[in-house]
Amino acid sequence: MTGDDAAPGRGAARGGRRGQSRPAGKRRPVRDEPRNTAYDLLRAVDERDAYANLLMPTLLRERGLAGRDAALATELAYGTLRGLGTYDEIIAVCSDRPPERIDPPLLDAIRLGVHQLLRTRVPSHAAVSATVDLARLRVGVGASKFANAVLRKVATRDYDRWLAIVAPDPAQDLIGHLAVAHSHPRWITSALRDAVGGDPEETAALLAADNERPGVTLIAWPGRSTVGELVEAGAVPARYSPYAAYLPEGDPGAVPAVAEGRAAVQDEASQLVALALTRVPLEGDDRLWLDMCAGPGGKAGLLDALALQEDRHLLASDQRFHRARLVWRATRTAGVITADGTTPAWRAGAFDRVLVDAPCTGLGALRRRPEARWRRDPASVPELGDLQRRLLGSALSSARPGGVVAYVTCSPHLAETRAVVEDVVRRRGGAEVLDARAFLDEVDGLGEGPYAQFWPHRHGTDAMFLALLRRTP
Ligand SMILES: C[S@@+](CC[C@H](N)C(=O)[O-])C[C@H]1O[C@@H](n2cnc3c(N)ncnc32)[C@H](O)[C@@H]1O
Repeated sequence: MTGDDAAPGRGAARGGRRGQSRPAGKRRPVRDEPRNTAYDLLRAVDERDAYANLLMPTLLRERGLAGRDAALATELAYGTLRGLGTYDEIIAVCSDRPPERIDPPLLDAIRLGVHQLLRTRVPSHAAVSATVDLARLRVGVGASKFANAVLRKVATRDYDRWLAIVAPDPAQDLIGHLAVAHSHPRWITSALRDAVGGDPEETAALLAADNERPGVTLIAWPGRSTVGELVEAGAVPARYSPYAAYLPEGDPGAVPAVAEGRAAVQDEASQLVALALTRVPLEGDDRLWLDMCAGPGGKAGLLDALALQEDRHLLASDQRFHRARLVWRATRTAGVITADGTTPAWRAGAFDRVLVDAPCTGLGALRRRPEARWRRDPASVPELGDLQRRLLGSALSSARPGGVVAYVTCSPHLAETRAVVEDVVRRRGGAEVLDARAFLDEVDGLGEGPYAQFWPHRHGTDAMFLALLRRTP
């Protein structure tokens, strides 16, 4: 981040009366709009379960924040949300009460201060004074004194020194160490460690990648725009997908092809899993494709464009009406319906290719949703697992014998990936698992197969999982 020591300094000068300096400690608190906005986002996430990435653009627009101020507000809010697991451990050491006994509005102000102190280039005095002012204006005088006392203690060490104090010894408690050092809940750390195959260094690399801001990847929908056109608008061709380009800076909405609805923002792994489904050779007919959990329409957009080029037809379905409406907007020629995939509204065996992009924990996209890791409940894994099994079973029934099904999750959790596929194949039968990696030749490091697992730390994509199954008679 750029480091914004100017705003508090400027504000502090404005706060004093001309020609008079106030006695130390009697300074009038300064309202700093980027920090105030970051704070409002944290409160909305806590109080109203707001989604940070959806609310932030609205807050910035309402407050007229742009450029450096908008970047600062976003970085402070997202960085604080990602890091708060580690920050709370540090606050616990620096406070006379545990974080869970600190009033939540005050705790959020302190977390924002800790983030500035330990993870940005904001000078310590500016980080402390801006947070104390924020606490005073938004919470109260007593709260600001408490924040001041805690932050002065936090400021005595840098981030690495604090980690050496608060993170458990890895030799005694590896998961606890990684969880605190990379600010992830323990259960997610453990699940991700299992999913990468147990290697501590690779687990650490994955957790660190979750804390990075993801770049913007665009898709040029085939037949409607080209990667060359995106490159002309400032993007660079992507590593893997023939339809992708990375946008290093700027608003994707300002790219003409995106503004005209001929291209869109889409993670590269999302493009590749849909593409892999279309690459599996079929004997006999290849006319009808189904996207069974299509909303909001990212993968359906690509399948629809490919289907049109190859004279196929796509039916895209989602259980929720408003999600199906988004699919309708993302596609041109696909039929779009609202239907529960577990009780199909179509004839069994009707489709040559079926995509089931199942509802999941989203543990593969933690980089995109800064607060998501704290919201997910481990109890959701078995609940989702049941639905995932029913959807995959139904997808297999929807494919004709010899047809192919892609089972996709945006989670690498083994209980949502391998376990689901292996259970369904064992119990239901009538399916052969293909080596998905064979249809993604351009990508290395997808795992030992037969599945394909993308990773943020290896591929720079979301941790998307793909299984390809052929329906047997
Ligand atoms: C992971 S999202 C799909 C993302 C989408 N394929 C894309 O690329 O944009 C899962 C979707 O499944 C839908 N869903 C949940 N339960 C369903 C069910 N029983 N039948 C059909 N769709 C369902 C959700 O509404 C959600 O839109």
